[in-house]
Amino acid sequence: MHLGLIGYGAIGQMLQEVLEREGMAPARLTLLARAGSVARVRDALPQARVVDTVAALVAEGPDLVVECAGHGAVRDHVPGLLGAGVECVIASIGALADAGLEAELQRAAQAGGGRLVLSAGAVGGIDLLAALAPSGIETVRYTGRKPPRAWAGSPAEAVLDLHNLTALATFFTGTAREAARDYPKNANVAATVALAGAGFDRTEVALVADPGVTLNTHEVSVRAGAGAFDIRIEGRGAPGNPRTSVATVYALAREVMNRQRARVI
Ligand SMILES: NC(=O)C1=CN([C@@H]2O[C@H](COP(=O)(O)OP(=O)(O)OC[C@H]3O[C@@H](n4cnc5c(N)ncnc54)[C@H](O)[C@@H]3O)[C@@H](O)[C@H]2O)C=CC1
Ligand SMILES: O=C([O-])CC(=O)C(=O)O
Repeated sequence: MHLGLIGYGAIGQMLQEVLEREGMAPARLTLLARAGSVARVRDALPQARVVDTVAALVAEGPDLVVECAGHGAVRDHVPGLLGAGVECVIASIGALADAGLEAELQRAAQAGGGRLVLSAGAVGGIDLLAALAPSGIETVRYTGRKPPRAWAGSPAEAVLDLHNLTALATFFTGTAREAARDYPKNANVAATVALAGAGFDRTEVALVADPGVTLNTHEVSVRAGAGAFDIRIEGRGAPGNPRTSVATVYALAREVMNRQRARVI
């Protein structure tokens, strides 16, 4: 397999390690880095080809591209890849809260034949929620709860003293669209839950900073025509980025490994 990778931060680095450990490292790896990061990534990954434009990545001819870089990378690179017929697995699902970008991705995929795969990322139950959606969704509620330091750099800082928080604080309630737009590094899961089920504007979201937890916790509560479920996931934060659950790395690794297997689950 020839894998293209956009982003070589906490997720990208661990993804590479997991694939190697599992004996499923791609035969070829091409990394799309920001112009200022090319030298750093070349040093860290001498076996990979490193490029800094989407055109150069397309020219390398990857079988699959995995994005783990952020909303801006989805906006800047993924339409071009889909338009060139390249299958893309993305982690930064919240980028689709921008209805214009969601439509652009759809158009590019249809025109070019590339398929856009939304990774389940840090959350679980996406398979069942997406399966139940055609039976009619009554309600979907998502609560994202993280230790205070995982909300650093987000708008939570404006309303909470994250360093001195002594009790849990629900600092955001609203729609998945608002959550994904305002918390681009923390609420991609809210977007994934929304797109699997009731949509961005009917998925209710609460975001919580909780000094009593050490793990990133995701709770999803679904009421649908064919059934209902409540699920709670506790994910360890990545060493290089506490707001990112390590489970996200494994969800992306699963996508890559499934494309190299005769039987997938
Ligand atoms: N779906 C999910 O459950 C989750 C999704 N995410 C998404 O994954 C993203 C990455 O997460 P981490 O690896 O923890 O972040 P990180 O900040 O550790 O790494 C991001 C890397 O991407 C690079 N990058 C940023 N913009 C780029 C661009 N336009 N082109 C190429 N490279 C670019 C940065 O230089 C950095 O090396 C998050 O910003 C978030 O959008 C993160 C956690 C969970
Ligand atoms: O990794 C997590 O726990 C979830 C996350 O950051 C996101 O949804 O963007």
